[in-house]
Amino acid sequence: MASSRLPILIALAFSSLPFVLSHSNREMWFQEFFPPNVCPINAKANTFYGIMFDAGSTGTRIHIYTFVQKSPENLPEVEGEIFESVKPGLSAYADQPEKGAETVKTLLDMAVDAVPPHLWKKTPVVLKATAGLRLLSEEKAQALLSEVKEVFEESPFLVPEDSVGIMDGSHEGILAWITVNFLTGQLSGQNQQTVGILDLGGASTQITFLPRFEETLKETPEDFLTSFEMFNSTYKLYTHSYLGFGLKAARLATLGALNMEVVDGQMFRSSCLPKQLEAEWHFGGVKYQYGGNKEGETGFKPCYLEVLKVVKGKLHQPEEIRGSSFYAFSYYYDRAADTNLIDYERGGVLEVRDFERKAKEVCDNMERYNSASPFLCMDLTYIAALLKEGFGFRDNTVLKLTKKVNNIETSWTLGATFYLLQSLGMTY
Ligand SMILES: O=c1[nH]cnc2c1ncn2[C@@H]1O[C@H](COP(=O)(O)OP(=O)(O)O)[C@@H](O)[C@H]1O
Ligand SMILES: [Ca+2]
Repeated sequence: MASSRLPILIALAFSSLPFVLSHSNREMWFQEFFPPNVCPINAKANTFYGIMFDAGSTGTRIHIYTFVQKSPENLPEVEGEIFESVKPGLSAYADQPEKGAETVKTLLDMAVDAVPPHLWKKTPVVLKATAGLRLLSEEKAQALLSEVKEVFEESPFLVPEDSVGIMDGSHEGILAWITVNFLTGQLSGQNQQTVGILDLGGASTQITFLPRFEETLKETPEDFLTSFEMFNSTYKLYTHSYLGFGLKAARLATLGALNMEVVDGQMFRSSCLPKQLEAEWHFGGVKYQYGGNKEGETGFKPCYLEVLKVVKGKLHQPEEIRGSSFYAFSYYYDRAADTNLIDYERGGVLEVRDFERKAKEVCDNMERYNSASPFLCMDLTYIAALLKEGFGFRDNTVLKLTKKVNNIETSWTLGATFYLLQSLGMTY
């Protein structure tokens, strides 16, 4: 279990609901007069919990947050987080919704153990699905969600209205931006230097930042901008979620298999895969057969050209980001860690060109990497192309790769939990 104490007093408002957050390290004046075990601050009466499920395209995760309300005037602190995940994601159970909901039940049982029984009724539980369910038919997605809702209703927790649903792509980016900038202390004080974020999921990818130049606001399509208020200031965020541009969806797009009616026995080939490879892959409940270019070319150059077709001219390129640095997580982190570009536990700082250098190394020596995933060359090449040709980053744009800040996962789920608690009137 991860634990950290993060004083919060943040104010933000979006989606028409006002919401406030901020940081402060002030101790309560009376702490000095009481021994720790009788200090009113330590009374457990002011502890409460929030349960947020992230139903991602490749896995389902539970985040159980512990908050402490030190005084009625202050907003709660994040005291800790319990995190667990299962694979595959809900969308893999498109034809067996009950079985999908069972995976949620297994995770929810952890919360039954983690939350003290007298607080069960006051602890909200919510599940937000992302791109995996967005790609399913409405009927299949709804069947899964209604089975999950039943699991929630049979649990001892507080089940708010709209507790189970598909999250809007723009919220995914905004909520992750809130999490990262809150955890790094950028949402308080005078010299706020907020950081932009890049999230690369299985089926979609998000980019979110606070534009500094008037020019950026003018050049950006209106649906890429969302306003919210914080500390009496209004922030206008640039955010967009590209459906079908997550790492796994991009594999299918590169193979020419995305959104195809797959015929049994059909083989999808790519120069990004080991020459002799022939295998099967299940994604979103569909079976794909794929393999290397047995007779044709293999390696970085032809692979980059294949991947380029997937990204070139498909994404909006805000000029301003070329010179900024970004926090990057999810598959950016995983593939960088898999190839020793960063330390798996501590993360690290990279430049965009490092992904391209590593892609060349892996693609031009596939036999040396054959114990790793057969998609390693394709994945790294896609990441390099997405950053350079998709978003338009420079070779020397700096990326901070991180999994956790102050022991809390850098996921949209913390931002979403703040939002939930505020809407339930559990925070100020
Ligand atoms: O809370 C988290 N902690 C660590 N990694 C996470 C968390 N949530 C998502 N990920 C990462 O997200 C990636 C998978 O994306 P996901 O399954 O969420 O697809 P989607 O966002 O397209 O629906 C993986 O790299 C996985 O490690
Ligand atoms: Ca995700």
